[in-house]
Amino acid sequence: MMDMGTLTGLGFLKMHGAGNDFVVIDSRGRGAVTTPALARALGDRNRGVGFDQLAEIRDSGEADFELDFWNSDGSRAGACGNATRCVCDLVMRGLGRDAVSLVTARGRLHAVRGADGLVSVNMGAPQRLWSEIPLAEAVDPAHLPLAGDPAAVGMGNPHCIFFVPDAEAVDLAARGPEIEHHPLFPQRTNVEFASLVAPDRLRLRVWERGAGITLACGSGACATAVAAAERGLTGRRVTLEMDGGRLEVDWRKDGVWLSGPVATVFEGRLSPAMMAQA
Ligand SMILES: N[C@H](CCC[C@H](N)C(=O)O)C(=O)O
Repeated sequence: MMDMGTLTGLGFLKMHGAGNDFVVIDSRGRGAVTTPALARALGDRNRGVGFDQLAEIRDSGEADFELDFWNSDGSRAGACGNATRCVCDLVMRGLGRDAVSLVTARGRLHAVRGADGLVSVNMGAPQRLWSEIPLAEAVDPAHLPLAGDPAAVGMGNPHCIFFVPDAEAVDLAARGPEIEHHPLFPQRTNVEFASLVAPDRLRLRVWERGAGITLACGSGACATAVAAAERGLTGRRVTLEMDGGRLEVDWRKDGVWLSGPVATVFEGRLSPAMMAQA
């Protein structure tokens, strides 16, 4: 029989939204525990648990909870739409409610559970100023001076969106890191390749800053929908077909709403040896 006595460490949940996967640590009622070193160690898919982002829940004085995001390379992310939806599902179930508010680096956000079971979050207004995104210099974010005429949009984190005839044909593993580290992006960037399927539908593949290729990306879906609507390619309500499933974006007056599925996969405990890497 396994010696469970050695596994007395920190509890966590594994969740995903359309295959964008997360470790969730609930630090309400105690101090935050995540460090860059712990995020890197846990994010290792061979030696740790593995995730695209780690989300840590904290107590909040002004909303139902606060949420911090970490990438698997140990860096911080200012926004993560899918982890926000997953954690809101968790907190709504815990509180027996269908609506919650939270505070992220972006500010106060609101989320609701729809009749269809999907969880939607208002990700706020898109950031369109070069200095907010941020870009390294004062160029037009709608048409960056890069080959392929990409657009930059901030959703609390930076995104660089390319519209291409066929997203499937893009060598994402090569183009992603090249753009992520381009000097135009002082804080690096998430990278999107989108192709138009219909006026309300885009095929989208994403290279995430600090995490690499992911099966879906909520803030990337929002940023892509904003860029597509601004270029007149789509309306303001769009379905994004990602590798791991479909996300819906509705750019309303009060902000960019992101909807999609959420799933809880398992709960576990970190061993003391793993925690010692924090
Ligand atoms: N998967 C996340 C985005 C993570 C963004 C992160 N890679 C960054 O450094 O900004 C989402 O659903 O929005």
